Amino acid sequence: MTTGQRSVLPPGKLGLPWIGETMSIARNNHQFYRDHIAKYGPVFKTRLFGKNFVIVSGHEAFHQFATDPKVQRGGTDPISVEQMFHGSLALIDGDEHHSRKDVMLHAVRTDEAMAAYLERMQRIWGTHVDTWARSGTVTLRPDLQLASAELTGALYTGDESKAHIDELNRILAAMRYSLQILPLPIPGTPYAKALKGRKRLDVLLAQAIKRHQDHPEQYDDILSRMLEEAPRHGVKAETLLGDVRHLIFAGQAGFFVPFILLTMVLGQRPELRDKAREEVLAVSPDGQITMDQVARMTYLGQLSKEVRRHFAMNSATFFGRAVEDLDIGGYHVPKGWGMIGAIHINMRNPEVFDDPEAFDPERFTAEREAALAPGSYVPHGDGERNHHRCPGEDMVTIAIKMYLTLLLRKLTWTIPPQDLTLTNELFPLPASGLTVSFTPAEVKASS
Ligand code: HEM
Repeated sequence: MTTGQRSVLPPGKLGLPWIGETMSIARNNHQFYRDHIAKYGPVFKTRLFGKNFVIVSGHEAFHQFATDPKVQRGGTDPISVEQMFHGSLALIDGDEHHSRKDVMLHAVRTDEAMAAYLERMQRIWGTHVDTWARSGTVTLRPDLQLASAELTGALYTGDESKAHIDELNRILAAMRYSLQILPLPIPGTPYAKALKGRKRLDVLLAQAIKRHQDHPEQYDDILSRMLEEAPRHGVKAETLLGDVRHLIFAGQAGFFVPFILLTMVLGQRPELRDKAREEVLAVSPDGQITMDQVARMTYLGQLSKEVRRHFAMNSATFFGRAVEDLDIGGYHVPKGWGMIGAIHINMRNPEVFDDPEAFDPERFTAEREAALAPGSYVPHGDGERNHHRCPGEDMVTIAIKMYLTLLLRKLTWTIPPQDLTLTNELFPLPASGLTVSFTPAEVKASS
């Protein structure tokens, strides 16, 4: 394109008035992005939920989408996202977003904060691993979902009673499901139940905030850190509820999904598991896992990165919109159109990742990772930390390393025959729920 010459709209079809291609994305969210990019190329147009959108992939265009001030959040998300993430900073932009994001990052990203949570993370996941050692054969999904709900009690609400954890677990599952169905709030439907659950979660969180405010000396967790940090950024405590709900929601699937997928892959690929175990036994053979040990587990870090690249977790970013006319990937986006970054498919680009369908942690050796262009590896989005990039990125890496350490110190495992087809869910997982046969690991005595 020469300077001053206006580029054209991207290829693609807008479909019927209002409905456009909404049914297609609702039927299979991940397939929608895959099929459209195969047909139209990395940047295409569509119409969803009554709005025109440009969908962006390809590392340069993705990076521009995430960093260009002409792309802002808010006003284009589907109703289900607006209702489940009501009051979350993911749906706003500008100074208020950045201040609230700074408050969040203080509680989930600093080393000091993370170090304070390690013992609780280890206690919860370690207890589950010990149970598996006794049971032998276990279906992991329900167990790991519960473990993530337990972590919510331990790191946010300060209530670890069984009744509270079970309630959190039910509400979070209903909310997750609501994002993959049509949002019909007819009484009795799964969507209506999810909305009711979200409102109940808000009551539980308001109570937790009050408890933390009344007795700050009793808590050292994510919520207490956010409440303490908020006034330094001019953020009012009452605006934290939507952000805390978002953290809790993301923090449940954000842990159990990569844990299940990695347990499956390491069960299928003993050579990767042996290499991981070697590192665990060299760096952290027993006792409390520390931040220093976590930093030294480089191979586990590679596994944690590849699981987020290889498997479809988030198909897309939250939805944005062009606040001015802009050009991206050689195409024009008119002011007011919606814009979406296509996350998963962007990381299956053969021009960036050799043999992208293969699970290969060697892609993330320090040298090879450093050679990746901005916008290439984007499981958590892209851009500045206090913009819309996921604040949980480092916490997920730490969590995966801890989970694998606890598992590999004690156990080895096989995956018996079962249906491992990945489900058509928001975050696809093996249809069987992943049944695993555990046996004690034979740890070679060091000479
Ligand atoms: C495998 C795990 C996870 C993945 C793949 C993931 C991915 C993402 C992605 C793609 C976004 C959207 C970025 C955008 O819209 O541009 C996001 C946003 C977000 N994530 Fe995560 N996430 C994970 C775990 C977590 C965890 C554990 C937490 C909480 C501790 C978390 C909290 C959030 C929040 C609060 C946002 C909204 C950020 C904003 O808009 O400023 N995520 N995440």
